[in-house]
Amino acid sequence: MLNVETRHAIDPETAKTFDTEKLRRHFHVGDIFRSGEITLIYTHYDRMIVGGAVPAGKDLVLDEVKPCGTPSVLDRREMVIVNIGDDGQVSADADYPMGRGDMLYLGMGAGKVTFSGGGRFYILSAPAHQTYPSRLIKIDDAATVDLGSQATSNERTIYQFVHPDVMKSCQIVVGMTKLASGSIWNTMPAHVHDRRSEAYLYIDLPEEARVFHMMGEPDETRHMVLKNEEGALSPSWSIHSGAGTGSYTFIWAMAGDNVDYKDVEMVSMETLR
Ligand SMILES: O=C[C@H](O)[C@@H](O)CC(=O)C(=O)O
Ligand SMILES: [Zn+2]
Repeated sequence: MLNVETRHAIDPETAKTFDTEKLRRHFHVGDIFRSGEITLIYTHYDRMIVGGAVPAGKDLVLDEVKPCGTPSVLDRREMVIVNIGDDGQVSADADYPMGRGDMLYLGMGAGKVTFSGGGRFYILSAPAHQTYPSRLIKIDDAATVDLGSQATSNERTIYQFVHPDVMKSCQIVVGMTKLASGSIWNTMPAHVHDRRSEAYLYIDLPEEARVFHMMGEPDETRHMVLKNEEGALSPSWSIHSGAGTGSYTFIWAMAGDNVDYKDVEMVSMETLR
């Protein structure tokens, strides 16, 4: 079964007026990992798709996605799949066995995508202009950046999987950030990047834990309270940062005008409101 929801792009003037319920309706990503189903959110933020597939022992096939307007989803798109569950397999242009934490890049034209096994697959996709080779990337293949410190509760390692230092993609850039034990803050100091939209998915949170995800223009911030396997859409004008009730991991993904991870505007603490 395939569920597809469309999210239109919201401008910052409108977002300012949102209460919690509206903020979540537009920016919250939840309930995408449904047993035996594929659930996609087609966003108008750089036309990024975020979603989940949980085959639960059966085969789940992703082929036509109506809002894309092509016979098959990868006809004019690239895709990144992250397994956040047990061992599973993804088949497209080849068969890819995937353990927990593995990422798979599928290039434009890789064909329909079949999910199987015990995996919980997080799906990301953006329009593509050429075919780059599909590739299974393990955490040991990722480029790493260590940031923050224990003293400021933001010690973390950024694992860049689909990133120019590791492999080529058209516009999608994806990685995973792991917080050191006792550290709770991600992406603080905060930043924005008008060239790219971003999506976050928080994982490795115990049942009772929550992340206060910060968003909004730097001088007009809002927050959403998220639990395990929930996430947030981050428009180009928004900060994307979070503080957890404990440490956690999150998967970040960007698409837009460039793939330059460092092309960000840092936000000074003075600017934050
Ligand atoms: O533009 C980059 C993305 O927001 C994230 O990679 C940031 C992040 O993982 C972090 O600072 O913890
Ligand atoms: Zn960012």
